[in-house]
Amino acid sequence: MKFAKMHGLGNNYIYVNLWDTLIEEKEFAPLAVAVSNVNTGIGSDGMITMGPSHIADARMRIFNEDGSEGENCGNGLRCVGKYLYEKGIVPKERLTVETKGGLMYLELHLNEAGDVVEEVTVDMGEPRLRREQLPVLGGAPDEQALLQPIEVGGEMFQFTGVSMGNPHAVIFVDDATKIDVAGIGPKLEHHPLFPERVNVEFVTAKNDRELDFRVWERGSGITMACGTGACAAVVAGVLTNRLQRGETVVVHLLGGDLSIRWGHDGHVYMRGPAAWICEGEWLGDGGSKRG
Ligand SMILES: N[C@H](CCC[C@H](N)C(=O)O)C(=O)O
Repeated sequence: MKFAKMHGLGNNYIYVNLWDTLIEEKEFAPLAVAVSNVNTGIGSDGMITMGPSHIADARMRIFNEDGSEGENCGNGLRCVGKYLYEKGIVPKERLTVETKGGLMYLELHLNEAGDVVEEVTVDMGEPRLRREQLPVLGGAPDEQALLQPIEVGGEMFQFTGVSMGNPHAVIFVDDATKIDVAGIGPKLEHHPLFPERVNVEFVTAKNDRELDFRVWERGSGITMACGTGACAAVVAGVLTNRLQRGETVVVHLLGGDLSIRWGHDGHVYMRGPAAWICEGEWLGDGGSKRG
């Protein structure tokens, strides 16, 4: 099976082109686990499939390192846009991608020659804020989880629940760059308040235009960046009066910066880079399929 490895600010995935490759859907999850393994596979934060859609230019699905499927992937969408344009599959500067979390609208920003996608802006749609939309327990299902208390390992935190199609628990802390993400993250990911687990973001508002950001991702653990998480963090920042609706916010992730704006139209816009790492052939179980 041919694959491409790409990253958005270091959040890297193995990209599989389903126009070229016939794989049964039941294979996606185990394949994601296999290719993600850095010792016996290729090594990545997960796997992303790209293929035909009845309602959009393409359909994207994202599988975490543990084989679980996420409903959306911001860094992945930017790489998908770059892949589809530069491979000539969807030679358009504006395109739509169907995800489990909804229809995403991409705008590609090209180099002078018009043959390389340097950055991508994605309209990530409206955030979903009702508990039942994450899902998260601990209060009225049709209300927001706004600064909701949660106890983890004897410590109390407050999270704000935001879904970008996938669930996020955003926690504002004094210094996100110093938080024990590996210690606290998994306990929150698997906390009983989150029936489908959760992505966990630790965020510090440096001012009303900049966030420091660290993430523990559902199904993948610490990653260098999380696009949907950055969107969730800005929405939570506005909801908790740390940020202004309609203003562009720079989110400083481990892997670099994303520009995020929760527009007055209700949609969240994300702008950032996408990059190739390599292309190759997956030989599967020890290469017995060689030749
Ligand atoms: N890294 C991705 C999010 C993956 C989400 C996945 N971990 C989930 O289970 O929701 C991003 O750039 O948005």
